[in-house]
Amino acid sequence: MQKSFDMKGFMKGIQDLRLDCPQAQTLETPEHSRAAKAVKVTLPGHAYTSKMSLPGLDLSAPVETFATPTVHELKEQTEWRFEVAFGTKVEVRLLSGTAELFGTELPINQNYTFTGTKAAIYTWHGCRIEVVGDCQVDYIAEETPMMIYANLHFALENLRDKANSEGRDGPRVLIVGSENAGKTSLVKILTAYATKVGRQPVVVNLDTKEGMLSIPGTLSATTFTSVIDVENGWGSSPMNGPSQVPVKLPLVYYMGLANPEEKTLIFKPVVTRLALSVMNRLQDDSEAKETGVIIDTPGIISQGKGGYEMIQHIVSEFSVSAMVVLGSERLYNDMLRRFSGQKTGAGETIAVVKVDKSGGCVDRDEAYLQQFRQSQIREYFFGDVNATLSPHTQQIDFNQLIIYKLAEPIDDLLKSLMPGDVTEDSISAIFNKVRPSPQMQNAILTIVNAHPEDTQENIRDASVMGFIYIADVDGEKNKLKVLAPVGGRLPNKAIIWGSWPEGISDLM
Ligand SMILES: Nc1ncnc2c1ncn2[C@@H]1O[C@H](COP(=O)(O)OP(=O)(O)OP(=O)(O)O)[C@@H](O)[C@H]1O
Repeated sequence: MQKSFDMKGFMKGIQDLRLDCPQAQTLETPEHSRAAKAVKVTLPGHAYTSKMSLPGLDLSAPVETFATPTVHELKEQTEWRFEVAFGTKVEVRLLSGTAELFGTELPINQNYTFTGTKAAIYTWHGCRIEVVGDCQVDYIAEETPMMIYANLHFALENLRDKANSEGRDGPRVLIVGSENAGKTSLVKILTAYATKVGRQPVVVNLDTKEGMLSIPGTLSATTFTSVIDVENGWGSSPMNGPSQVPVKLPLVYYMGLANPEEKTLIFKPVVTRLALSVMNRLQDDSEAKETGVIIDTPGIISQGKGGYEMIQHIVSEFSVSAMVVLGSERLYNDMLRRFSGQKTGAGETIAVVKVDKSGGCVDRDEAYLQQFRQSQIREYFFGDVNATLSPHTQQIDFNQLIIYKLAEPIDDLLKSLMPGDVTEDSISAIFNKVRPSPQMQNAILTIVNAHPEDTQENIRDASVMGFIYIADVDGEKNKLKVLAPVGGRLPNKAIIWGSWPEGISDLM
């Protein structure tokens, strides 16, 4: 699919919009006011079964009828926003024109099936899309910040060219903003636009609420050389299969917490470890070095003091050279005060820019987010509609596994009693070695690339090999029933039990 992408057409398409964006700091004003008329047309097709009364007989019998696809006609620079519940499927097909989902181009006449999705299909030049199935919400939006995002992409391209000509690394871009501000969506758009013009960005996910090519609870990085999966987004594991999207191999570290502020003793060193690997990768891979890095962050760190320290840490570890603030004026000013004009290790001046939040961003409630996490975990073990995996269950003796449980954060009372020069990090343990117990039932455990008796620091800093699910704990026989993505003996490695993602009771 990527091979058939028409790069010239894409460049021309975007240039036709007369973008001129010499520097990241001088982004163009969007042409938001463009009016667009949405026309809804319905067509017959697609069989489904429903109940109908038969006249005269007063019987109800299932009769085959036809679902009516809806055709939306989108004017140029508008988007169709839609939400599909978990357990419901909606099929979408591009009939004519050009369209993209978070920057990834949709080919004409290909069916995409969405479930548990909140997203938008945007068109630069106008298009017709056919939709089959019931969305929870759907509408056509005339005002979008896509022009600003495209300008941001071109500003980054300028920085990449400049860095290239000066023999430096491409820009390391940090995206910050409050929760649901659209950070991940913007990272996807910038990644998709970069790969469309032949770049290979290294994408870093520091948001443990949502996994990138991994399950939630992890931090990961991968080089994107091809398109992002339209239906699954980042995806929860690097799967081989009959997919149009080539497999991507991420580097994954485990944090086991939803909120990095809960335990800086984990988050900061793991960020440092990941940053080191990413910066080494840039030195080994000239294409990635030219393109640079795009970093997604958790919304919680954009909310104030403790979080700003995390931002500071990320900026210094990844040698961030451009910061994009999504939406919030206050955060933008705070970031300007802290970072604007500061120099990176390589002597570049850090640029701080603010871009508009999309009106399409949806506040996701806890119930939705929990279903989303569970679907990522399910996909990790069982695959998706395109690739079904066959995970294996096995019985294991308690003493075959060495398990480290993430130590609980110190409570506020104890914190308040600590003398000034003693920090939480300096007195608390990272892990406690534990024996399997009934509380472990339904938990997701993480196998890391470290010897089971290695130091706590080495275990924390080790990359992730994979995850297992504890389906049952038999305290009488001292046995665990374990689900693993592949068969065979579990490796003799350290295993971590974190508090995130939470256990799932009905995985099997
Ligand atoms: N233009 C849009 N139209 C429809 N839905 C959108 C649009 N942009 C973003 N969304 C959806 O809104 C939700 C929030 O967006 P996103 O995940 O990008 O925000 P975030 O800032 O990364 O959130 P968090 O801080 O929780 O990680 C997501 O479900 C996303 O798919």
